[in-house]
Amino acid sequence: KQRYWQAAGRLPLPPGPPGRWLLGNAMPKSYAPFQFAKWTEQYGPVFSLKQGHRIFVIIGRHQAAVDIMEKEGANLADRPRSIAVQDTLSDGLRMVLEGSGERLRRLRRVLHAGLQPKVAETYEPIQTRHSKNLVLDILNDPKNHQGHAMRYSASVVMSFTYGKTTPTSYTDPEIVAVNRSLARFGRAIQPGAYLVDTYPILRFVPGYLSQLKAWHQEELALFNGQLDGVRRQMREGTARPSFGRFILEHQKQYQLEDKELGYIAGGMFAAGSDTTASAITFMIMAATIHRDAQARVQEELDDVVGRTRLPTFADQEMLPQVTAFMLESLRWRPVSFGGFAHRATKDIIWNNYLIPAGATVIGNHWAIANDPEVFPEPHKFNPQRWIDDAGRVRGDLKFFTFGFGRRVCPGQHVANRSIFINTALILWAFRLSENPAAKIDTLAISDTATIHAAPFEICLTKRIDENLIRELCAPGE
Ligand code: HEM
Repeated sequence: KQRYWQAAGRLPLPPGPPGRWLLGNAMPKSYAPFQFAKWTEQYGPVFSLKQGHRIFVIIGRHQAAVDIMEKEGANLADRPRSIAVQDTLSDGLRMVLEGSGERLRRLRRVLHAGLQPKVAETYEPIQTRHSKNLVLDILNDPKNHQGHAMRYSASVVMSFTYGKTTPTSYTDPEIVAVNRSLARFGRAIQPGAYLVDTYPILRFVPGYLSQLKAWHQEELALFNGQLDGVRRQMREGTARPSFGRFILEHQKQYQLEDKELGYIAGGMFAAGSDTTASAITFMIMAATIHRDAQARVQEELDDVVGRTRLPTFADQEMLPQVTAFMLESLRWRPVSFGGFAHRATKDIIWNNYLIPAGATVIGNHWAIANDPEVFPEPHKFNPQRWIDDAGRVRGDLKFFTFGFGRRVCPGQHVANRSIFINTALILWAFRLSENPAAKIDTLAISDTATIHAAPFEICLTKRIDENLIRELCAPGE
């Protein structure tokens, strides 16, 4: 406290657009990350906004993100408090909104254990199987390629979370139910959706929160029901390796309460399905538009893999161009467009500005991805920026696709594997191109936390004999 007042007396907040007296700044009504990127150009790498007594600090440049989000990570592990979504709709159980403290550490520990590289590796056969399936789906019905990517992602999450073996469709009743609960979450989390987060006293108004409470009960039953399936299989000795099985087997070791288990596993779908599908679709879009960059990947695939067998995870070391293509896709259209809000738990001083304890701090992925100092000609899709002089993937360059510091995405090793194998398989099988009569607007995206491309068309030329594709991608191969 002392330090805050002392520092606050001396140091100003980062600069920012002028606000109205008392009310402060109006937040952009739509596509906030675009507007924030403009303010970064105008006010510098770190700017601030005020709303009532709340302070927002937005980071829009790579070095500032390293200095603040990474180096001060211990003081930014917290999330802004959410009465509507976290306390009520989720009964405090949603990990992504959990504040810093002992419980977060416990949850992060178990997620790390269940999703770290060595464990993520064990999910590779699941990803390969569903990726082959995706190739066949695209071959049979290229028009619906975005739907196929969603189905791939849903199937993979359901397999590694609950050990499910059959493909998952968006019309499956449990997926309909999960998506319903996700949509409620997505709406409720919109700033301003629930006045109670601005006026906490409203929580005592009878009935005010009853709808959210009812939805929580529904969600809880759904998530618990799904995990019960794994419990049953464990009793019967038929459970496959899965994240659900992992947390059940290690419940004691990681001191997990019964009521936490369902949400830990249930959160996987929310965090891992939409995001992965979006990343795959932007990779497909990037290839469709950038024929030369795509050709470079295919040359490498021809050299290293040839045209008579499918690429595999074991080839990745030898396929730097595939990796560079995927890294550039993730930078070019960052899936988590505006980044997730963190909260400062201590004063942070940066370049003689004060980021006070209590401020909401956001790393704007879109602006950071377009930092011209780190990514020259940032609007250009150029996978070669990720390749060093020896032709290897650069170890010194990083984009924060998966967020920052202590809240960095624990699913990144699983996600990266999904994007790698799909980039390799799809570009191995097909040459993608744009239909000149249906030009793609690559910035037509949804205004959501995880962005999605508006529907777009792809033209497909088979690089490999169709019969061979079908044979190699057949189930059971
Ligand atoms: C391309 C795919 C993905 C992207 C771009 C992505 C991105 C992110 C980002 C930006 C965050 C917030 C980081 C921050 O607060 O700074 C996050 C959190 C999280 N992600 Fe991912 N993610 C992806 C896939 C996955 C997958 C496959 C899983 C699960 C297997 C997963 C599980 C989580 C969880 C549980 C959190 C919450 C962590 C916390 O709040 O401490 N994500 N992810």
